Amino acid sequence: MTGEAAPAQGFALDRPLLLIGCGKMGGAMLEGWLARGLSPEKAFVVEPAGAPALAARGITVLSSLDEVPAGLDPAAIVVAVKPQTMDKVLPVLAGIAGPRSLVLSIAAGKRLALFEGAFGAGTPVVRAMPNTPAAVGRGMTVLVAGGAAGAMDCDLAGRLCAAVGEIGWVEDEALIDVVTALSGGGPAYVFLMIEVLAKAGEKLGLSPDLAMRLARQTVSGSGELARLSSEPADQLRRNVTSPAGTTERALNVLMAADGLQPLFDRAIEAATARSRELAG
Ligand SMILES: NC(=O)C1=CN([C@@H]2O[C@H](COP(=O)(O)OP(=O)(O)OC[C@H]3O[C@@H](n4cnc5c(N)ncnc54)[C@H](O)[C@@H]3O)[C@@H](O)[C@H]2O)C=CC1
Ligand SMILES: O=C(O)[C@@H]1CCC=N1
Repeated sequence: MTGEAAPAQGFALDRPLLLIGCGKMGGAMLEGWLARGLSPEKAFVVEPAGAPALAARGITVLSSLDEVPAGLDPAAIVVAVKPQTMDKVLPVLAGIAGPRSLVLSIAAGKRLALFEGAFGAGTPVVRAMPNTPAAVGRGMTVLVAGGAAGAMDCDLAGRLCAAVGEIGWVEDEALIDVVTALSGGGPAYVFLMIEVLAKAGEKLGLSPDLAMRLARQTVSGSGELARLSSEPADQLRRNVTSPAGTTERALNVLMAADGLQPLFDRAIEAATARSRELAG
């Protein structure tokens, strides 16, 4: 993977940005672009559920693709609807893209070829897989470029994603299924870790509130330490683990032959397989 720590740059776009679907991921990315200087009058959002708070900030919010002004000629169309909605959206979208519009899809599973087929083979398409920590500017997004995406298209796609965290690029599109399983869904596994840690503490007598507070702060504090420390993860783990101490006993369970690694192997394989299925 390349370009892991691309600097987030501003958005002095001369043409509009069109976001299709302003849910959890699309909404988080939009906030990142606005925070980086995208001017609200350049932002067009299609969101059937409405977004009055965005409209109040001067963003054009449309409830359907049919309302997109003719001749908008967006610099980029960011497709952030569910994969299952894609078949309905793509035929209409194809008529909205301008000849120079970048198409950036964040949908799980959906292949570059699907977009190139819908928009035309010469259309610059980039696929990206972000994650929800984007909502606090700490996302991880991996991108892959289609054949017609040139340097300027990749630069714009990279900037759109770097506005909400770190980015990296892969050349092999098949790897995006694994990325989807690991970092796309990864926040859910970490939040589950908070839940199960708290539940284990509760079972041993801690109040639910205290157990949850300890679990949440432990996971977020450890994440921050992992981010800021130059030590590798296994050394950070060893730093906690006193010989013949308490942590060692827990790790004997978690690192047993039937412990966390085989469990995560199965979980990530299952999610990777689902991403391949979603290709449709
Ligand atoms: N939630 C996550 O952690 C991640 C999601 N993704 C991908 O991002 C995409 C969006 O996922 P979420 O934001 O979680 O879903 P979401 O359900 O929060 O957002 C999707 C939005 O699309 C809107 N929508 C539905 N039909 C539409 C149409 N015809 N035109 C325009 N908008 C329409 C919905 O009203 C909704 O607000 C999915 O393809 C998903 O695979 C990618 C990485 C992480
Ligand atoms: O669960 C999903 O399908 C999406 C893709 C990665 C995270 N959420």
